[in-house]
Amino acid sequence: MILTVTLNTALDVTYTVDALVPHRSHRVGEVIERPGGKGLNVARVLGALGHDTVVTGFVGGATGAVLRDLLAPLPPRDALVRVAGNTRRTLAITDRSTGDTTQLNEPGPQVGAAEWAAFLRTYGELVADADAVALCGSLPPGIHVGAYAELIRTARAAGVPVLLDTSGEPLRRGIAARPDLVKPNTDELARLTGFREPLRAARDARRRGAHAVIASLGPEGLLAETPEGGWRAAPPTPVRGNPTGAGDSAVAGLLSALAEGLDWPGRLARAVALSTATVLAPAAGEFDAAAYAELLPRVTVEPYAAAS
Ligand SMILES: O=P(O)(O)OC[C@@]1(O)O[C@H](CO)[C@@H](O)[C@@H]1O
Repeated sequence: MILTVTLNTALDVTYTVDALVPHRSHRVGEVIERPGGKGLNVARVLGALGHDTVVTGFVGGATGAVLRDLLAPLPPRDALVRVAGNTRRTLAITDRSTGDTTQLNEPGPQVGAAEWAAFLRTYGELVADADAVALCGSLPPGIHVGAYAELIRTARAAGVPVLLDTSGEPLRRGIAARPDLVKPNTDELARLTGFREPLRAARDARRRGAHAVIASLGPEGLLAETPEGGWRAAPPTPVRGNPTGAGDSAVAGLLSALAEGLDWPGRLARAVALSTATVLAPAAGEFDAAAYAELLPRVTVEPYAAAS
């Protein structure tokens, strides 16, 4: 079983408008609502790939009830922990004229000490049965900034591989707890390390404690810096579309391929094909299955000299 953790779950709302113009009123063409937050997107893609997946994190209030209803018919199993506050919404606005997407993320509900303690109990039980754990997304208000570091230590003590996908101070603290894998984008890596050049930044992130670093290069694919070697993986051509959730699909690709025993080039090829096929789908947590099958054999994975 693969466990994904989304401490700040969200009801993801996607609007499509003809053209997004600040200070103007807009008629929304299409409205899509999905159970979201990064770990839920990862789990939905893992479920679509046929992997047994459990989601945990916090859910609450009227928005949380809608999220749970939308999640119920999908493959991931729901082990979300209840909070008194209302689950947040996130809004992705896709502009048809440019193809660009603008993202607005609410902060999320306040989480109290008793709710955090209840979550830690659930997490401890789930980790004991997990083959891998993914810790994903921002922290809701009230959760301490070292929360991911704490969850990484629990997974490591249980001997379960753990992937961290977050940003800012939770990433900095999390990396110091020595996760097996981190998947920052180039901006997050630059904020963490001070280096804009992705290879230099990825090597620095490894020195800070991450066992392996998979840097997302946006439409250009992924850069991997691991103890087994370094690779660049790229789609045959960059695609345009809604990139929301593309990174989550890359995480699902890496974890599913790890669980199936694929080597690094196989993991990276799957991650790039899935994230590219997600850009072609209208909402996060979904991918264009035909595009994925067509892209997978055409992803290029090139090694480069590993750091000494
Ligand atoms: O605020 P966070 O937790 O960093 O990101 C939340 C979020 O924008 O990320 C996903 C796309 O990766 C969306 O489904 C989701 O709502």
